[in-house]
Amino acid sequence: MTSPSFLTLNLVSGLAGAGKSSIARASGRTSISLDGADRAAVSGAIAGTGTRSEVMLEIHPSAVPLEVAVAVMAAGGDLVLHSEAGAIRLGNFVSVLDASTFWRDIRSDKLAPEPPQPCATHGEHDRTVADALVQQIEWASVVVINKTDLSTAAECADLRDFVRLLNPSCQVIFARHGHSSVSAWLPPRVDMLTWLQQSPGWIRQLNGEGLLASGRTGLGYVVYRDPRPFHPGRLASFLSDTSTESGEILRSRGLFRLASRPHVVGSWNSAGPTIAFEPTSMGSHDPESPWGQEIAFFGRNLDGARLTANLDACLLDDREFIGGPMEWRSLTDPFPAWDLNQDDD
Ligand SMILES: Nc1nc2c(ncn2[C@@H]2O[C@H](COP(=O)(O)OP(=O)(O)OP(=O)(O)O)[C@@H](O)[C@H]2O)c(=O)[nH]1
Repeated sequence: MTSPSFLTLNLVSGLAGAGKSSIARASGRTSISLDGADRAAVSGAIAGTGTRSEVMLEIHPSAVPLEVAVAVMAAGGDLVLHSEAGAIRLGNFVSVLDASTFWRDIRSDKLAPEPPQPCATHGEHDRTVADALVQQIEWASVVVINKTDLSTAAECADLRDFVRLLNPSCQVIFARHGHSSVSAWLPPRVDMLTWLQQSPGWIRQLNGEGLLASGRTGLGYVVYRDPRPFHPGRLASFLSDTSTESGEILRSRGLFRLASRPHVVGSWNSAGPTIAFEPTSMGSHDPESPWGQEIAFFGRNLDGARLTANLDACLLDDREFIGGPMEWRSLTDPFPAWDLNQDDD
């Protein structure tokens, strides 16, 4: 009996010029660029891998690593037909960060580069550079902080601490021109997809894991919970206030409810200066669905008491709350309408 052979695909993400190719070269791995995130793009990219047992798939800066991984698994059947490897397996999810530009990029509201070809998983292109960066960190098993020669040791350590805040489970490696001074990547996990889905710091904070944050450079987190819904007008004023009295929020993620849309559980998602609200598919009365707010904030010099007080002021007060959902619906709501029938299209 012959032992099964595998083609291991490491998914590599990073903004343009972060050092993805340098890392492939330094580690002696073949690198293939993946222009889309759909099954056809994945099958096409892998068709030429020949007898190699491991390659690095460079995903587009605007693609979400986890979505690409799902496409890779879906394309797995086709790939077995095209490649000489016996089966496809996911390797590490590697995110490459440019230490010299990271803090500028995470604070940017610029759009990430347009994907070169439209495909289902990209949808309408509205991903910002900051959003791309946080997704790349949160869905990584290995984060390589590259171009350390262009930053001070303190800046590199600060970036490492921020990465650990957003993704406490990943392996963090420092590199120059893709060459790491420390260890090699840890071997990929067998249950990589399941494991990654529990990795992001915001999921772990909301699950109550209470992870310790580094206080050295002021990086930290605040978890906000309250069973009451937000008043839409007061929440909009809070979001438009650019003062940093309660610290600098660099990332926030969670679930929330607007009083004017009482039966929809909303997704709260901010990266750098940009925030996006979307409806979730969670049922209003599901035991898993929060009644009000469950949001994890990550940033620098966060003043938990002040941030909590500011958010409390956005909730319905006692008099408004007693009015009930019929009255709440008539509150002026400045946020864009949600398409609640997306899945029915
Ligand atoms: N100073 C410095 N330059 C680096 C380092 N790593 C890569 N570079 C340079 O940065 C540029 C981009 O590096 P690549 O490895 O091609 O980056 P990439 O992410 O593959 O770039 P794209 O494929 O264009 O997205 C090249 O000119 C590299 O020589 C590093 O650690 N330090």
